[in-house]
Amino acid sequence: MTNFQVDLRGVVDLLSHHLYGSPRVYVRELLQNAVDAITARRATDSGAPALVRIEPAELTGDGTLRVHDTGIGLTEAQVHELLATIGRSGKRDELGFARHEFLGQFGIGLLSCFLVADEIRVRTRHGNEPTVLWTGYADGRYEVAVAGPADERAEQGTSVTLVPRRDGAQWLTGPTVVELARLYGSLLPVTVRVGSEVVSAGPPPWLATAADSPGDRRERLIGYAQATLGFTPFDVIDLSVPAAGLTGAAFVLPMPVNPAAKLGHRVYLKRMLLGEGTEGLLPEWAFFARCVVDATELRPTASREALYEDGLLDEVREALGDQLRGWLVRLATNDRDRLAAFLDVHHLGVKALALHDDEMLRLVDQWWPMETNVGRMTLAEFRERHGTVRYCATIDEFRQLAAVAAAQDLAIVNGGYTYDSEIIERLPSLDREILVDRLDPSDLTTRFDTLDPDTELALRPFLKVTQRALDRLGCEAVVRSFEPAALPALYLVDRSAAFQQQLRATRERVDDVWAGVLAAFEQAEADARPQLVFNHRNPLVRRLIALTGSGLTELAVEAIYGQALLLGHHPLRPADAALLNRSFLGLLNHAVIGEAEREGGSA
Ligand SMILES: Nc1ncnc2c1ncn2[C@@H]1O[C@H](COP(=O)(O)OP(=O)(O)OP(=O)(O)O)[C@@H](O)[C@H]1O
Repeated sequence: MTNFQVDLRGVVDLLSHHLYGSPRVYVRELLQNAVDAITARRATDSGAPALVRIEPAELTGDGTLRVHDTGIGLTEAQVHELLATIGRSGKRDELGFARHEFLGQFGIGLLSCFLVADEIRVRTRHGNEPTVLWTGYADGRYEVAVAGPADERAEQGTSVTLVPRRDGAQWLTGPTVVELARLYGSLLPVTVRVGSEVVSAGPPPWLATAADSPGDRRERLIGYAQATLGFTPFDVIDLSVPAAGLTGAAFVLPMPVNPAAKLGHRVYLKRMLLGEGTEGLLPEWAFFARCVVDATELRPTASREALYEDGLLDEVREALGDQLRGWLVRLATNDRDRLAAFLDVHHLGVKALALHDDEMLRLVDQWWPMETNVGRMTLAEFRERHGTVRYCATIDEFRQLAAVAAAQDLAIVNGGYTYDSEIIERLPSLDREILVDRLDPSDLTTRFDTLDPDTELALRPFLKVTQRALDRLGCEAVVRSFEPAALPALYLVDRSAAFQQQLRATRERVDDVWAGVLAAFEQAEADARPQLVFNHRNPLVRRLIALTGSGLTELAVEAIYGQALLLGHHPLRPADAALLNRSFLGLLNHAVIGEAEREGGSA
C-alpha cells in the first residue's frame, strides 16, 4: 500500500484562494503558534518569559521577516513529526481532540505563511536539546538539520523566518506588520513587540480591574468603542456567558441601521481576534447592538474567520439575547426617557422586526407612541382607553377622517406610516383578546344621524338638482346630520370604490389588451360610488336646501364638492380641477351681480 501524494502547490493555492480571505492571516497564524508554544512551556514552568518579538523586513535588512518566541520549542523528532506533515498538530490529546488550552488545532496554520513567502525557516530549541533547523519550500520540499555551533540558540524557544515571495514583500514591512499584529494580537496574554513597539495592550477593556470605579469602566468602554468601532455608543451593556467562557460588552448604536444589513461583531477567541465583522453571535432581532467579546469555549472554523455553528453557539446567542432584552426591560421600567430616545433612533428597525418577532412587537405595542385623532399614545394605551384598535391604513385616509371621526367620538390610529398597519394587524397574535379593525370610510356614515321623514321629504327637490350635478362626477349625494357642524360636506370613498376608481383611471391610460383585462375586475358602477355626504347641521347647507333657484344650487354644490375633495386630500382629476375653477368663477359672478343690483337699487 502506498500513501497519497500531496501536491503542496495545489494545497497552498487551495488555502490562499479558498480557505483564507487574505494573506494577512499569516501574522495571526505565526502569533498563534508562538502563543501556544509559550502556553505549553508555562504549563510546567510558570515563571518562563512570555515574549513574542517580530522583526519586520526593515529590521532584518534582508527582506525577510522573523518571529522569535520564548515558547517550549521542538525536539528534532517533533520537527520531523509535526512540521513535515500537513494536518499534524502537536495540540491534540491522545484521542485526537483539540486541546483546550491552545489556539491552534488543525495543523495547517504554518502553511498560510506560503501566502507571502516561498521559504520558511524554523530554528528551534526544546529545553537543553540541540537546536534544530527546518526549512520548508512552497513546492513541498523540506530539510531538517541539527544546528552547528554558529547557529545554536542561546535560549529555549523558536524563531521563524519568512523569505518573501516575489509578490509578498510588502506584507513583511514594518507598518503592515505592526497593523496586523495589533489587530490580531492586542488582547493576547503575552507581550508582543514589533521592533521596539509593543502592540499588546493587556487585558480586555471590559474586564474590571481592582482600581476601577463603575464610572471609570464605562468611560473606558466608551473610549474603546470610539477608537475601535468608530462611534459613541448610546449605551454599554455587559455580556457574560460562563458556559462558553465568554465575557464582553455590547454597544448600542447611536444611529439607525437597516436590520437586514449584517454588521457583525468583534470576536476574540482565547484573546486572539477571530474577526471584526463576525456574524451569528446575536439573535437577528438584536440588530441595534455591536458586541466585542472574548470566549474560550467557542470554536472557529478552519479558516479562523467565522464561528463554528454548534449547540454552544446557539446557547450563546440565546443567552446574549436575554441580556439585551433585560437591558431593554430595565430601560422601560427605570428610564422611560432613555427608552423613548432609543426608539427615536431605532424605531424603523424595531418595527421591521416586529413584523416577525413577538418580542419586538410587544416593545412597539407598549412603548412606541403612534399618531391618533385623540393625541399621540401607544397602542397599549389606546386599547385601554378605546378598546378596539380602529385604524386607517393610509396617511391620506387618516387626514380625511381624523377630525370627523373625533367629532363622532370615534378614536382612530393613523396606521399609514411604514409598517404600522401590519403591526396593528399582528397584535391579535400576541393576545387573541385584542381586537383590531380597519376603518372603512363608508362605515363612518353609519355613525351619522339620519333625518326625520318630514325633513327627508322637504329635501327631495334639493337632492334631485344635486344628484344631477354629481352624476357627471360619478358621485352620490346623501344628506345626514353630523358633527362638526362647521363642515358642510364630507367626501367618502369606501375601499372598494377607491379600488374601482384607480382601476378606471388606469384603464384610461393603458392599451386595449390590458384595459380589457382590467375591465373584467370592474364592478357595476352603482355598488361602489363615492358619496358626498351633506351635513344637515351646517347653516350653509340649510340655506342651500331652502334655495329655489337651481342654477345657484348647482354652482354651490359643485363648489362644496371641490372643497370636500381638497379637505380630504383626495386626488383631483382634471375634470375636478376644471369644475372647481368654474364653480368659483360662477359664484364670484353671482356675488358681483348681486352686489351691483344692490348698489343699483340703492342709487
Ligand atoms: N513557534 C512554535 N513553537 C513550537 N512549536 C511550533 C511552533 N510553530 C509550530 N509549531 C508546531 O508545529 C505544529 C503545526 O503548526 P501549525 O501552525 O501548522 O498547526 P497548529 O497550530 O497545530 O494548528 P492550526 O492549523 O489550527 O494553526 C504545531 O502543532 C506545533 O506543534
